[in-house]
Amino acid sequence: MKTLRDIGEDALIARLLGKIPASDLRVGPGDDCAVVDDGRGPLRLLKTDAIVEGVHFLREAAPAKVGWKAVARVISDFAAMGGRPRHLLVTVALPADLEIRWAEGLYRGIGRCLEAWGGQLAGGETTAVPEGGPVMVSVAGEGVVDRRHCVGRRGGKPGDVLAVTGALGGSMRGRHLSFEPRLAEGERLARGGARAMMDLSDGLAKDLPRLAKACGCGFEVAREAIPRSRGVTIEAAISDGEDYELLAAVEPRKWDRLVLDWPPELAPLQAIGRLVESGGTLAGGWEHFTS
Ligand SMILES: Nc1ncnc2c1ncn2[C@@H]1O[C@H](COP(=O)(O)OP(=O)(O)OP(=O)(O)O)[C@@H](O)[C@H]1O
Ligand SMILES: Cc1ncc(C[n+]2csc(CCOP(=O)(O)O)c2C)c(N)n1
Ligand SMILES: [Mg+2]
Repeated sequence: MKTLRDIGEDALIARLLGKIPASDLRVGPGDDCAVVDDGRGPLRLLKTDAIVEGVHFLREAAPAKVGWKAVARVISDFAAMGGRPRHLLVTVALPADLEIRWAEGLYRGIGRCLEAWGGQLAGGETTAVPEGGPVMVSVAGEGVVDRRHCVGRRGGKPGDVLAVTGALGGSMRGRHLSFEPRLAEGERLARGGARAMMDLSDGLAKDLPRLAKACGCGFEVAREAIPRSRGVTIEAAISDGEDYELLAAVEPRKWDRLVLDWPPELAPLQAIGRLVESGGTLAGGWEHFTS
């Protein structure tokens, strides 16, 4: 009998969505956030994201860092649309033998992340997993984005400059628990010429082909131009995942001005290649069920 391991995460999601009537949302499944248009005012963004012990973190990790990560992942997806967070709902599924202090630490981290990046806790849900089972933290959020500057994954065109913020690779040395969502960078990119954007969670090797495919394009990458974390190989920078940096396709005539005006206090912006008509492969990256 075929299992999830045989098809992987993307094919599973496509099969599941095939069972559901298509939405008439401005942006439905397939982007970093869904986009709801109420007809006036800012657009509303919706996102949900879960982390699971043993998959995204270990119990030995500082619980406050786990809480930070759970919320920062959702905020990173708002950043990837050019938006910002507003309301969050947190669901925790915990085993009965978990130390109370661990759960409290988790919420300390959630609080710190909300304080740092904005957004309010609107509620949540607490449930159990069987004793010995993994901790799971799921965060659902609502955000907003200016309707003229909402950037999905689909708008890039051949010739667009592909650019990433920050440095890639080596996230397991600790950054996957303490990263800063690129909110200011996302807004700047959205206002400065990005036509397609996403956050990098599964590694450039998995995520860049997703962005290019959504745009109906191929891609070219200058591997040596990819900004790397200290001591990390090009292969690791492409493949490790959990960078939570932004990948954007920028309209070529807006690129020079964007770079010239890029505030020095933001994470650096680096061109790594271009969208092209077709083609392009990058090996590696993370895929649930097969990684
Ligand atoms: N079980 C599901 N049911 C409906 N839609 C789903 C499901 N899982 C994922 N999706 C949708 O598929 C798209 C890809 O999901 P995924 O979780 O990989 O988001 P992402 O933004 O690419 O990754 P990340 O959340 O790590 O940044 C999203 O638009 C998401 O809403
Ligand atoms: C214990 C442990 N093992 C492995 C990893 C690495 N890791 C887990 S999920 C993921 C991709 C993003 O996930 P998603 O697709 O759910 O956004 C990566 C790179 C980790 N952080 N902790
Ligand atoms: Mg994303």
